[in-house]
Amino acid sequence: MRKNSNGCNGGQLQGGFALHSLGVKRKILKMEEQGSPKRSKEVRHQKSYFEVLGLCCPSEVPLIENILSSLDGIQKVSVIVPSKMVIVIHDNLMISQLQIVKALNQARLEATVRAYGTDAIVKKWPSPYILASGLLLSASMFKYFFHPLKWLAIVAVAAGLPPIVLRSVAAIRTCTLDTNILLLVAVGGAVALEDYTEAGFIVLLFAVATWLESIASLKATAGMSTLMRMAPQKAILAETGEVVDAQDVKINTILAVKAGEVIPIDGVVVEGQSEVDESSLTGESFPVVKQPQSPVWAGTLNIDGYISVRTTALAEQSAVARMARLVEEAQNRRSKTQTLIDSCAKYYTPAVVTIASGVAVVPTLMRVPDTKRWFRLALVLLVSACPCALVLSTPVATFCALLRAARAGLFIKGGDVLENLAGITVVAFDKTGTLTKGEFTVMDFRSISSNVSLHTLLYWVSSIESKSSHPMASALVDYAKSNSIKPKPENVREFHIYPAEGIHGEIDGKNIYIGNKRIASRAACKTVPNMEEEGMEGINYGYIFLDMIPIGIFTLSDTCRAGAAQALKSLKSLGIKCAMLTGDSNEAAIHAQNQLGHAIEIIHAELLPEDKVRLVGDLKAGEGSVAMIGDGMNDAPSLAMADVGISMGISGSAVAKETSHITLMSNDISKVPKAIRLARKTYFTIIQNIFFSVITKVAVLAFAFAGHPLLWAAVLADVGTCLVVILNSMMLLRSKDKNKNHCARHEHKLLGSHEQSQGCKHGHSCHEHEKGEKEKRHEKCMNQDSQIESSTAAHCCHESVADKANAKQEHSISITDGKVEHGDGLLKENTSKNVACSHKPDMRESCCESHVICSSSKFCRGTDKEKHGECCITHRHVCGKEQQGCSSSSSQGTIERRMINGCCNSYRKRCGKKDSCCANGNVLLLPEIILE
Ligand SMILES: Nc1ncnc2c1ncn2[C@@H]1O[C@H](COP(=O)(O)OP(=O)(O)OP(=O)(O)O)[C@@H](O)[C@H]1O
Ligand SMILES: [Zn+2]
Repeated sequence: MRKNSNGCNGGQLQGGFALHSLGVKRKILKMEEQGSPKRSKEVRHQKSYFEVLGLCCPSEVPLIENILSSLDGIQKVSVIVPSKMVIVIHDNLMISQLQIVKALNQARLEATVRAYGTDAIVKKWPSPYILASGLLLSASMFKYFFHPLKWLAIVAVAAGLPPIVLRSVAAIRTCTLDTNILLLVAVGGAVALEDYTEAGFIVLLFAVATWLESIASLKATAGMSTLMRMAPQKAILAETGEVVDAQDVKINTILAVKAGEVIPIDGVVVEGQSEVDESSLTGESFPVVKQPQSPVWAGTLNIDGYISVRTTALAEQSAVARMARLVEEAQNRRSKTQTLIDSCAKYYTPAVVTIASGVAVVPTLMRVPDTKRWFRLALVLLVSACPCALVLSTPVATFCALLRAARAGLFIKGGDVLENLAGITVVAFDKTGTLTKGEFTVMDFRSISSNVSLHTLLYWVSSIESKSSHPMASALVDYAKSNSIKPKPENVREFHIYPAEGIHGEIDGKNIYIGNKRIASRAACKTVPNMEEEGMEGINYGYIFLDMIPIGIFTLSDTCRAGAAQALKSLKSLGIKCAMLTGDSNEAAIHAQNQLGHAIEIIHAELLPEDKVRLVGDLKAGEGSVAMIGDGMNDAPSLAMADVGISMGISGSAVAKETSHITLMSNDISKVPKAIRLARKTYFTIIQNIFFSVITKVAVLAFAFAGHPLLWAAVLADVGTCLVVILNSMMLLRSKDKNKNHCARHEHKLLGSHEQSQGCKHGHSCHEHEKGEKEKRHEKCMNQDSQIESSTAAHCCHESVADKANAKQEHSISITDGKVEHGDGLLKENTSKNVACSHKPDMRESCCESHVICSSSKFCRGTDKEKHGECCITHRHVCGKEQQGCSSSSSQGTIERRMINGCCNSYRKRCGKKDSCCANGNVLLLPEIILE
C-alpha cells in the first residue's frame, strides 16, 4: 500500500487500511533530533486526530495518504476507516492542525480536528446537497403526468454531485482511482444514455448511504473516544501545585492526585491513602485500596483521599495510552483473512475496470446492433469495481470486537490474535497466580537445626526472599514481619534465582538455599527432609539449606481463584480442553485439581520453564491450536510459543505482558472463555460480512450479464452493502453480557436486582441467594447494614438521590447512570456512587452509601497502626472495638488484603457476621480478598 507521493500507482484502486509509513521523512526528522539537541527541544511532534467524515470507503485511504504525504512536516499517517479517523504525527512548527484540516477539506473530505478525547460530531441531518437532490428527484417522478418534469432529474444530479466531483478531482490529482471517480463515470454514462432518473437515483443513493454510514461508524467509535478520554491531559506537580501538560511529565516526578480526579500517568503511590476505581482498565468496578507502594494506573479514578504519585512511565507509555494505541493500530496487524481479501481486492479492481472498458469499447468497434446495452453493462461493471464492503468486512468487525474487549478489560493486540483465538482447541494454564491466587500463607515454618534459631532462620530467609518476586517470597517475608523480624535485603550478596527450583543468597557469610526439593541438588545435598516424618501439613513444601545442610522446612498454602472452576467449565462448554502446566509439585497440582472439581484434562507438574515451552509445542502438534495463560516471568517463553499467549493482570510481570498476545487487565480468568466467545463471534460476523458483500456483487453482475444491467442496484450493492457490513459488525459492541447476572468475583448468579459491581459488594451473599435457606441471613445482614449506615452517616445515598435538597447538598452531585443502594438492601440505578462521593470530599460523610469508603480513607490515612486503630468507624460502633480496629501487619500486601474498606476478618467474627455482610455492603469483597 505504499506509493510514491508524486507518482501514480497506475490507476490501481487500493483498498485496505494500510498505514502510509513515510519511512524516509521519519528518518530525517529523527536525525535532526539527535544531531542538534537545541532543535530537538523545539521540534514538537504532535499526534493529532482528525475526524474525516468524507472517508467512507477503503478506496479513499490512498487518497488521504497522498494528500498528507505531499505536505511538509508530516511524519506518520494512520487512516482508520471504521472510525473515520486519521491520526497524524506531525511537526507542529512546520504544519499546524488547521493546515492539515485545510488540505483535507480541499478534497472535500469534511475533516475536523478531533481534540483528544472528545466525542465525534455526529451529523444528524443529511447535507443540503442530499436534501436538494432528494426533493428534486421526487418531483421529477411526476414526469409521467407532466413530461418536462423529467429535466428535474438532471437538476437533482447536479445538486447532489458537487461533493462527489470535488473528491474525484482530488483523487485524480493524486492519481488515485477511488469510488468517487467510478461513481462519476457511472453518472456520466447514465446521463449519456439519457437515463436521467437513474443518474439522479445513483447520486442520491450514494449520498444517503454515505451519510448513514458515517453515522453508524461514529456510533461504533464512541467507545474509542472513551478509551482516549480516560487519562487526563494535565497533571499537577505535588511540590509546586503547578498544572502541567501530562506529556511533559518525566519519569520519577511526584504528582498530586486529589479525590475525584483521574490519575494522569502510571506510577506508585508515595504518600496518602485512597481508594481507586480501576474499572476503566479492568472492566470491574469495585474500589481498590491504594497506599504507599501501591501501583496506580493512568485513567483510573481516585475516589476519595489525597495521594501523591511518583510516575513510573511517560504519559504516552501509560497502560491506558497503550490500550488506546492498540485499538488504533490494530489495523496494522492484519489477520490472514484480511490479508487475503486485501490482496484479492488489489487484483479485482483493475481486472473489473479492464473488463468494463472492454465491454464498452469492443461491441462499438464491432458495430454490434445493441451498443447501448453493452455500454450500460460496462457501467454496471465499473460501479461494481469497488470492493469496499468486502474490504471493510474484516477490519470493521475487528475494530468493534477490540473495542468491546477493551471495555471489558481485555487487552488484545490485534485482529490476527482474535482470529487465532477463535480457533483455540486447548487452553493451558499455569497454576500459581493463574488458577490459584498466588497469595500464599505460611502454614508452618520450622528450624530443624539445633544450631540455627528460628529467629535467625527467619531473618535469613526473609532477607533473601525480599529480593525475589515469586509469590511465595512475599508470603515468607510477611510471615517474618509478623514475627517481628525485619528483613535486611541490603545484607544479601550473591543473590541467584533458579527458575522452578528456588533461590540462593549469601547473608552474613552464609550460603542459603531456599526452594522446593530440587534446590537440594543446588545445595549439593542428595536428600530432603521428610515432611511427613516432621509432621508437617500443607500443600507446598519448602526447604532451607545452609550450604549442604538442611536447616529449615516450611509449608505454604494457596487457594484457587474464585472464578477458576467456572471458567474451566465455560471453556469445556465451548469444546475446549484445559491443561495445567506448573512448576509446582505434583501434590500441589493435584490439590488444585481437586479444588477445581477435576475440570482439568491434562496436568503436568514440576516443570522447568523450558519444559513448559516443549509441552506447549507438543500440545500444538497433538491437539491443535493452543492458548497459554500465565503470569510470571517464567511463563514468557511458553506464552510466546503458544498460538495465543495470555498474561494475567495489569500488575503482572512486564515480560509476560510484552510477550503475550492478550493481557487480562484484572486477574479474572473467567475473561478467558469470554474472550474466546467474542473471538468466535467476531469470526462469524466476518464470515457473514464477506458472504453478504460477495453475494450482492455477484448477484448484480449475474443480473447484468443476464440482460438486466441495473445501475442503481450496482450502486446499492456498493454503498448499501458497506452500510450493512458496518451495522452487522456493530452488533459485536452490544453487550448482552451474562455478567450482569453474575458476580464478577464469584462467578455465580446474582439475583436480578443485583448489578455486577454492587453484587460483588455482597460477597458471599450472592451465591447464598441461590441457596434459599441462607437468603434470610443475608437479608438480616442487610438490615443491620442499613442501620449501621444510618447510625454512622447522616445521610445515605438513597436520601441524597431521592431528595437532594434535604441532604444538605449545596453542590451538585452527579449521580448519573449507576446504582445506589437503598436502605432496603435493594440496588437501584446508580453506579456513580463513588463519583458522587469524590466530587466533594468534604461532603463525604453525608454523601452516600459508600460513605464507608469515604470515611475509611479519612480516618485510615497512613500506614501506622495508630491510625488504623481509628479506621473503621462503622466497626467501632458495631464491634465496640474503638481502638484496636483493623490493625494489620505492616506488610504491603497484607494491609491491602485486610484493609479493604477498613474491615478485617476478625471483626466479622466478632460482629457475628461470619462470612458476609460485614458492616457495610462495601466490605463484602472480603471473602475473596481477606486471608486470615
Ligand atoms: N523465591 C522462592 N522461594 C521459595 N521457593 C521458590 C521460590 N521460587 C521458586 N520456588 C519453588 O520453585 C517452585 C516452582 O516455581 P515456579 O515459579 O517455576 O512455579 P510456580 O510459580 O510455583 O508454579 P506455576 O508454574 O504454576 O506458576 C515453587 O513451587 C517453589 O517451590
Ligand atoms: Zn466503495
